[in-house]
Amino acid sequence: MMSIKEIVSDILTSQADKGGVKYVYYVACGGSYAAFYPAKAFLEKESRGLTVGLYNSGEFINNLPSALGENAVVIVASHKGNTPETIKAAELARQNGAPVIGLTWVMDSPLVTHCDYVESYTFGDNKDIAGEKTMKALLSAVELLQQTEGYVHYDDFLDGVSKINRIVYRACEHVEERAEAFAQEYKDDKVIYTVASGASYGAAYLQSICIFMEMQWIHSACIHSGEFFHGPFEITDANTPFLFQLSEGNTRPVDERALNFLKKYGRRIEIVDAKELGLSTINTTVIDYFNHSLFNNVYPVYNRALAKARQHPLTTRRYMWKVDY
Ligand SMILES: O=P(O)(O)OC[C@H]1O[C@](O)(CO)[C@@H](O)[C@@H]1O
Repeated sequence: MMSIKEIVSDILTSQADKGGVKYVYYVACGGSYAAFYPAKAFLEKESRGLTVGLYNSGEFINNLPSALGENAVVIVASHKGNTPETIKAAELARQNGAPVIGLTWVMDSPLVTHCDYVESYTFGDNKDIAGEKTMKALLSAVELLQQTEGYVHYDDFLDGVSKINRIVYRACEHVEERAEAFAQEYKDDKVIYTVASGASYGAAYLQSICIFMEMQWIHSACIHSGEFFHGPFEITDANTPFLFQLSEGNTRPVDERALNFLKKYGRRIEIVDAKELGLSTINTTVIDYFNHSLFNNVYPVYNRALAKARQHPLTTRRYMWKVDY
């Protein structure tokens, strides 16, 4: 299997005499969509010449970007490789002349037949965090930048990749006790909001839609901490629970402003703080992009405890994969 670095190099070579790569589109659903958030945030912030888009697959196939063509690269992700709208997205991207990279766990799925390049990733207990879906997607963004216009913090980024596994597993151990307390405190709540900002917003979004709503049937919404004062803060009271994701990096002040308000007027706030969980050993030049992997792998410690306390296994579904939709 080619590395992401080799895939990007191959694509840039093949598209060179067609005008090169100018657009990067990340397309997926649910947890896979959320996993693309750091890659999108990275290119938005770091690139001068590449235009990036992040799309839900259903939206993408019904409203294709006008620039979709041979100057675009499309990266799709589907864990099982059988989400119909993501398969269709890969098919349409290819028909429009864009090289397609597919990230998937199931290497012989329907999705892979519509991809030019297929990349698997690590998954499950004891996985290497540096090889997980989010990191592979992020690497595609980093390599696209490095191999087109150059990325001044490339070495810092690779250094971060080499550190993230150890940071995550230490953090998981660190939160074990408080995850149990969280589960006891919130097991009977009907709603839990998540709050976040920056490149790791997708981790809080995933926690809301794929865990609290999908896997625990708890009402939830993911609130951007910068948007908190523009509507959501009106529901703040002593009873409403918030899972607050406090990132390390450029958008931390945005989180802190919302958190300061919540501490004053709210009471039931579970703070997951990347700084306290040891992310700061990664260079400040690139730290923003590693928050997602930290949060997204620490939350399962909370989620397992919550599922146990509620006697609602994380695998329970009412509709998903059971009825037509
Ligand atoms: O296309 P994928 O990644 O297999 O996703 C399938 C499902 O898995 C989830 O990401 C999590 O269960 C859902 O949101 C989604 O519908």
